[in-house]
Amino acid sequence: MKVSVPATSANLGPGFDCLGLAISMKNQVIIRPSKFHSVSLKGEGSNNPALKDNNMFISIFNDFYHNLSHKKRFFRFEFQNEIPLSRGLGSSSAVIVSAIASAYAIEGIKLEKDKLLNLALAYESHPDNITPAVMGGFNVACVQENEVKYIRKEIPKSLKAVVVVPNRAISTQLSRKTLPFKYSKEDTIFNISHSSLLTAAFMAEDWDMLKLASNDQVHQKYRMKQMPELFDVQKTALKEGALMSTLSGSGSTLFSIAHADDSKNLEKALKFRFPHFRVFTVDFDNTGVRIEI
Ligand SMILES: Nc1ncnc2c1ncn2[C@@H]1O[C@H](COP(=O)(O)OP(=O)(O)OP(=O)(O)O)[C@@H](O)[C@H]1O
Ligand SMILES: N[C@@H](CCO)C(=O)O
Repeated sequence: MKVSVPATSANLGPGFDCLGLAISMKNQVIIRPSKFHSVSLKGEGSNNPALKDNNMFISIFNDFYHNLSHKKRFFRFEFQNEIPLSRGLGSSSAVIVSAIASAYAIEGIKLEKDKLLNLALAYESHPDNITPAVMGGFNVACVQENEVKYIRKEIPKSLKAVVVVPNRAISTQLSRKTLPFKYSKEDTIFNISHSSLLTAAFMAEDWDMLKLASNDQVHQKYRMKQMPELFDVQKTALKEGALMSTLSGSGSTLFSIAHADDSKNLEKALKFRFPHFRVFTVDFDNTGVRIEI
């Protein structure tokens, strides 16, 4: 059985904890029955031995598997990870979603995507990464009485994501602690209006509106201070043809959207200016979690 989940970029500037989209980089796990428990890990995180012993996937999978099944079985887990850890590309959401989906799939129990999303919410209280991880595409989401309410939109092939991944990790938990406890009325109004405009721009496919609408006053400037070079990355991306450029989730990745025709030039300019960071262009993902029995 094989499960894959795409990377996600959350917030998209002003949409703190509510806007997110999926991009075509994925974590994949193959699970087979085995005589004993074993784990193999390729790609991102494979140089981290702790991930083999104390793997968040295995612990969530076991929670669900033991509830769903009364048989004692062992499995071999083969992970192939493309999503860098703690870089703001939804690595934790991908793990949560794939672990829950896998436990149901291995037991042959059908799990609707909406139910999967709400089960994932118990492990990540903000819905902006888990919703696109499950559904694919662009999503606006909020939580009402422990349930995710969302609206989704496909992202056209004519757009690409250009991603700059720094060599330093930022943990979401720690990064959230750098944010102010209170915001002024002006900053609050600024973010509500820009986030609403950004959502409308995605829905109407008004790509020229993204640059203005993706401005934010509540989190990026505080977080990017931890890695001031990110301000230069953002400025360069916008100068070199990005339609928008925002801190991805809690960072450290800078995420840009460009017209497909402009994306290679943008990638080239960013690679030239920031040779010590990983820079690449990827498609958007409109599918979300995939399960193959
Ligand atoms: N492939 C993986 N296998 C096991 N655990 C993982 C894996 N990827 C991420 N994790 C767990 O998730 C943590 C990273 O979560 P964190 O929320 O800080 O970053 P992120 O999800 O990559 O970023 P963001 O939420 O801003 O998009 C890691 O420290 C690790 O505990
Ligand atoms: N909305 C979340 C995304 C990262 O998980 C944050 O900005 O902290």
